[in-house]
Amino acid sequence: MSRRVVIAAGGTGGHMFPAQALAETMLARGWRVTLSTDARGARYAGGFPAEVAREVVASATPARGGAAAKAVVPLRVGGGIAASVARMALDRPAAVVGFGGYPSIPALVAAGALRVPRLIHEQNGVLGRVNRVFAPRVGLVACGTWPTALPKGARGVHIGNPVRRAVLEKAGASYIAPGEYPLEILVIGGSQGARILSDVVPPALAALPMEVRARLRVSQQAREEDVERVERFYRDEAIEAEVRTFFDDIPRRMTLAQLVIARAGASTLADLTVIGRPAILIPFAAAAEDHQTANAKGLEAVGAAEVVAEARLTPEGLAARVGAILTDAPRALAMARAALAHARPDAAERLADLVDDLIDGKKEGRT
Ligand SMILES: CC(=O)N[C@H]1[C@@H](OP(=O)(O)OP(=O)(O)OC[C@H]2O[C@@H](n3ccc(=O)[nH]c3=O)[C@H](O)[C@@H]2O)O[C@H](CO)[C@@H](O)[C@@H]1O
Repeated sequence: MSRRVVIAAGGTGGHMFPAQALAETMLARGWRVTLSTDARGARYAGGFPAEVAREVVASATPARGGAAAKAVVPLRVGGGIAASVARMALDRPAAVVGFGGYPSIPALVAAGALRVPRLIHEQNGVLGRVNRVFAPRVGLVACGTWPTALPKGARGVHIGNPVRRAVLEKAGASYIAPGEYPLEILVIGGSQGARILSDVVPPALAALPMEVRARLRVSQQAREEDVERVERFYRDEAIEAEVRTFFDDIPRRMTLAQLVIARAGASTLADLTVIGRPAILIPFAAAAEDHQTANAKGLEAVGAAEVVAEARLTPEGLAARVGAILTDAPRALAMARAALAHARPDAAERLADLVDDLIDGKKEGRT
């Protein structure tokens, strides 16, 4: 029977998308793949190939609420670990790869107990809470962003953030700089949408000079509760727009886009660079240790994006930036090229190589 890898991930889409990219790559290399996640993570697993086995573990996320709710968590986590150990004992995986998030805990602990080689991938320049605990224990941390602050005892290797196959298929797709034709704008707030983009982007686009605004075609992701008002605003302003809580065809929409306005989550930036599109980024200021600002500044530094701090975001200011890019084709093209030059399209293959190395014993992976 072919070798099996357990991919442990959960929480938001931010952990699940790179996990999906590795799953696709390991399948293509002839491995059997199991995704270990909780019920919430499973909601983001729709894009995983059907051949990936799913193992839903009890949620290890710390409970909000009273003492009773909190007291149950260790029991749930313990149960999840015991179940993981039992499954791995029956069908021993060759490796376990964690992508962060509480749902990755049971499989990583079980692998440690059974001495199955482990590896973790961290998407941001700052380790997430769960990855921080495992980093010194697993020995090797595959990093999506560089540099990444690592605790003592952990070794990091920069591989980039793996992007899904559907994104890779659009890698370097030719960019049509803004001109005298419809102007496609993609507005995305990460896997869960962002209220601030619903508040500020529509009035900013409405404030553009008429000759620009009349040609706009907007795809905007909005939170469920905001969809109707954003749709109504665009309709009243006669701006062509599609508003959805989540687009399943981001690679296609990003490829068409002349400009992307987005939050600065790690996979969003990885998609932007692999496809190669200019962006205005509005980092989520409350992200742990402000890692989205760090992510975004990396792209700004190479000339691929402009960064606007949440606190300074106004419709007028944003309109000026959008207008400047949409009326300056050479600049938009230079930004698109800079994004592409910063891409790491081979991240999933490199991560898969690390898994191979780990089990071949070429790299030290303490278990
Ligand atoms: C609020 C927050 O803390 N977010 C974190 C979360 O990001 P979050 O969960 O928002 O995810 P990312 O920005 O990393 O990835 C979002 C992914 O969803 C895709 N997409 C988006 C909208 C849509 O309609 N359809 C669609 O397919 C994007 O193209 C991208 O591939 O995890 C990331 C990785 O740890 C972090 O860098 C982020 O800071």
